[in-house]
Amino acid sequence: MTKQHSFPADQGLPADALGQPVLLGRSFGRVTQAHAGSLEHFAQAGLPRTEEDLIGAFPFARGAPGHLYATAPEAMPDRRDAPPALCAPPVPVPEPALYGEAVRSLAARIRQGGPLKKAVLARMLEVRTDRPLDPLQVALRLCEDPDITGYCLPLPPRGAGARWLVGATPELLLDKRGAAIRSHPFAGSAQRSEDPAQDRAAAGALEASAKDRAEHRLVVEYIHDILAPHCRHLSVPKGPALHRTASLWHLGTLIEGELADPETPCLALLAALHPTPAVAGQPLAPALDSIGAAEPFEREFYAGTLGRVTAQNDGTWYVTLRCAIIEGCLARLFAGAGIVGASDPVSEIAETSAKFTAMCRALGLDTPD
Ligand SMILES: C=C(O[C@@H]1C=C(C(=O)O)C=C[C@H]1O)C(=O)O
Repeated sequence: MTKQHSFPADQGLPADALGQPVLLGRSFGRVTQAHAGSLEHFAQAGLPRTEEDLIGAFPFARGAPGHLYATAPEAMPDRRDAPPALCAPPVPVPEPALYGEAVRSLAARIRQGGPLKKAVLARMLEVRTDRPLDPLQVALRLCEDPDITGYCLPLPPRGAGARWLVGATPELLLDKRGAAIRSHPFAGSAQRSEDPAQDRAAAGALEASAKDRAEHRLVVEYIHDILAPHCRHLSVPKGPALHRTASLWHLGTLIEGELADPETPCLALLAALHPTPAVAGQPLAPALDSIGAAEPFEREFYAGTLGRVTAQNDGTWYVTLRCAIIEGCLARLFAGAGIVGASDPVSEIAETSAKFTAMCRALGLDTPD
């Protein structure tokens, strides 16, 4: 399936990005300048000249254009509105049964042997409301979970109206401060429960799951192998640890290192890392082919990377997860799951439903599906 890029690489963002709100973690501001280009472009050509930090987002597709924004800081708005009502039941794309079929055939193909070890298959949920959604309000509701980084950024429009990337990511792709670097990949997930005993049992089962640990290990090895040639030291703990968000348990591994050259640009490391097998697969080329063949939509900024880069090309970048692209009365939610030979379609449908939970709650929906 060929995917169209959302706007040409040489096209600046429309003037209407200027003045728009940008939220990343605890910092809030308004766009004063907007720059468009791919991650590779900014990694090779360098950053736009600026004294300020730039906040940006790049799509899942390597080479597709994303953007960097300079912002003027402002106090975070403290207004909280109730979300608008739904005007129709959410529409899953594809239907969960079809997604399950794609999981079943991919897992069977991986079991047959061959180069592909893992591919992350995503699905989408279209939510329509009776009045326009306020993306910032959705992001502020997501930020109530202390274990995520919330975000809200303007996107280039596709039609008449403004578009927004809104979400709550738990996953650090790269933090660089001088020579010190960190990456904290997550892979392996379980839904949390309100019942404390069931919640502990879900965490314990995830921690003990050979399938999830193997899936996780592929991501850690990939990141290690990409970062190691740049590093004087790189430390990887022996096994993953449990991490929680309000709705999910994850396996995570904190990878820490010291760069041989502290001047290595953060965006160059990021361009080398993205996309990791946490969102694409292993090896990358056949994983991307499987994703392109199985997913009946364009990921755009979902499973891309977003974050902040300083004028010295240090920065903190996350994996663009648990997100929605909001346009007027429509929110398109994205969630994926890593598929390996041992994956079970019913569990992967449940895992992707669980990954919709945070955004569904922020949109005022009770249940993900
Ligand atoms: C692909 C997503 O999440 C990624 C996949 C995970 C998994 O397979 O367990 C866990 C965290 C993320 O790295 C998503 O949330 O959409």
